Amino acid sequence: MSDVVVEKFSDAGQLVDAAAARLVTTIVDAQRARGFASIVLTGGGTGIALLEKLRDAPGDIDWSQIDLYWGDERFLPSGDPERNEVQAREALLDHVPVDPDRVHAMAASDGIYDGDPHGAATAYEQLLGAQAHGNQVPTFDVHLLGMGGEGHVNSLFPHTDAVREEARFVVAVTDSPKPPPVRITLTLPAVRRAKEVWLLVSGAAKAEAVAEAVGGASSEDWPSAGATGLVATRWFLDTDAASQL
Ligand SMILES: O=C1O[C@H](COP(=O)(O)O)[C@@H](O)[C@H](O)[C@H]1O
Repeated sequence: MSDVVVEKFSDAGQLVDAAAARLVTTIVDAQRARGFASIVLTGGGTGIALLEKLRDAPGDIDWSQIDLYWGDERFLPSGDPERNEVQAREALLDHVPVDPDRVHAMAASDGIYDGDPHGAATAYEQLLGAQAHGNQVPTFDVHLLGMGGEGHVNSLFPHTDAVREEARFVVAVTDSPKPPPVRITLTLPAVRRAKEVWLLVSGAAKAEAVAEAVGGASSEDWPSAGATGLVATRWFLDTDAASQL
C-alpha cells in the first residue's frame, strides 16, 4: 500500500513553490542514484506555473539527464498555444539545456499520423514501451497531475471509456467534455507505474473533487481517485482546494 500525503498551503503560489522545491530534490536524488530522472509533465494552470518556477529555481538539476513525457496532450496542430507541449516549452524547456532526444512530446494533429489520434496514441504507447527497459511503461519518478473540478486528470474524464481503460496505457479521446475535444492521454494503469503521483490543485471549485478522491471515491465518478503512485501519492493543495477535507 502506498502512502497518501496531503500538504496544505495558504495559496497557489506557496503550493507551486513547495512542489517545485520538492521536484528539484526528487530529480537530483534520482540522478545521483541511477544517473537520470524520469518525469511526466502535465498541462493546466498549476502544472505550467510549476515549470515556470523550475526555470527560476532549478537547483542542481542536470538537464541533460532527464527523460520528459506528457500525461496528456490536446491533439492540435504543432505550435498551437493550447498544446501542453507548447506551454511547457515556453515555460521551461526552451530555456534549459534539455536533451531534445529525451523530450518525448505527443504527436500534433498535423504530424505524421495524418490527423488520426488513435494512431498517435498507439505510437506514444510504443514509445513508452521502447523506453521501459523490458517493461511496457517506464517507472516514472514522478507523474505530475493537475485536476479539473469534476475530478479529471490527464484527459481522463468521469464516466468515459478512457477512465475505465484497463489494458491500454495510452488512448485517444475524441469527445472530451473540456475543449478541445480530441486529445491523447495516458490511462490510469500508466499513471500507476509512477513511483510518485503528485496532484497540484488550487481553488474552491475543486474542493469537492479533492474530498471525494482523497476519501476513496470510485475513479469512474472521480478519476483523480484512481491516480495513485507505487510508493506515494502526494496532494499539494491550497486552502480553498482543501476546504472540504
Ligand atoms: O485540460 C487539461 O486540464 C487539466 C487540469 O487543468 P487545470 O488548469 O484545471 O489545472 C490538466 O492537468 C491537463 O493536462 C489538461 O490537458
